[in-house]
Amino acid sequence: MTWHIGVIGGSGLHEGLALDEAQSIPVRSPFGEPSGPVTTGLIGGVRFSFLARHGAGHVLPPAAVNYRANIDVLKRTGVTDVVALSAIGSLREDLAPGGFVAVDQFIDRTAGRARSFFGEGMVAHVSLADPTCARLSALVADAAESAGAPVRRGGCYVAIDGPQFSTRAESALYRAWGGDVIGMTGMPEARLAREAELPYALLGMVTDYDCWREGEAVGAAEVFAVMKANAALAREAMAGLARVLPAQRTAAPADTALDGAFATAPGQRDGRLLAMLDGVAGRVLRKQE
Ligand SMILES: CSC[C@H]1O[C@H](OP(=O)(O)O)[C@H](O)[C@@H]1O
Ligand SMILES: Nc1ncnc2[nH]cnc12
Repeated sequence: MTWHIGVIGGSGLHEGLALDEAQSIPVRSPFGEPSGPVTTGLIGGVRFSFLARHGAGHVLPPAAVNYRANIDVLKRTGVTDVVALSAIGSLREDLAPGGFVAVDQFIDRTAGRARSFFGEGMVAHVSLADPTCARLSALVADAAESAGAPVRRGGCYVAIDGPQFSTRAESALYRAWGGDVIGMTGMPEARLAREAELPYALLGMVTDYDCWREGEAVGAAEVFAVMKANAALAREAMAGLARVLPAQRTAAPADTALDGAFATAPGQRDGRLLAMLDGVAGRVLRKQE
């Protein structure tokens, strides 16, 4: 199997990647409007498809991003693995702005965002114990290191709704919970990638120390300035990823996340929802026909 890497670019990374033979493809989703068109092309012969998470010109706040449509269109584009690039705040002294973190755990504090492709008439439960793909995360970390970035392998990401940054009391609480970094978009993105059987890695770029340090408080201007300085490094990391990927893609645990996950009896399933799931759950649904 060949690799096809889907890259979701966050704050400061909306201009996309340097892709050979780039083509913009408007992919439609039954889950609504994605953040924008998918741009597909090649890096070093490997196929990459890019989607700007907040839309061109950063028009969508974190809570208004249609995470389901974004994951669904990447799946329909034929993506095999998803790399999320995000600005993150640091909850730890040793994770300094300018560094990268390959996140491996999440605490989800978001509410009111559509967090599953499944629902009434088609109930499914996937495992989220290990929400990121260890293989993909290691490759992404290798690539970021080869681009010259300091990289922390592993870290717990606290996802908040925003759009405001946290209070000092919240920031202290997240540290006490074991959070290492904080952001507004990693969830439900990671959950949905798992439901769509897409291995997911989140490469976070530390832009600030949030507000837990005395006398310091993060502001958007600071985040954007650090992201601007680091955007080239993130793009270089994706070029590096094309170089470190093994020639052939072997199976990853997330590829079969839906095996045994459906609870609703075949005769009780909602036909309309089933039709919408042809992209994300097509592999399993076709087997059951
Ligand atoms: C402008 S700071 C807050 C904003 O930046 C991050 O976005 P993304 O994860 O898409 O890079 C953070 O999660 C917030 O949405
Ligand atoms: N401190 C912070 N809190 C939430 N999201 C962020 N994105 C970048 N820095 C952040």
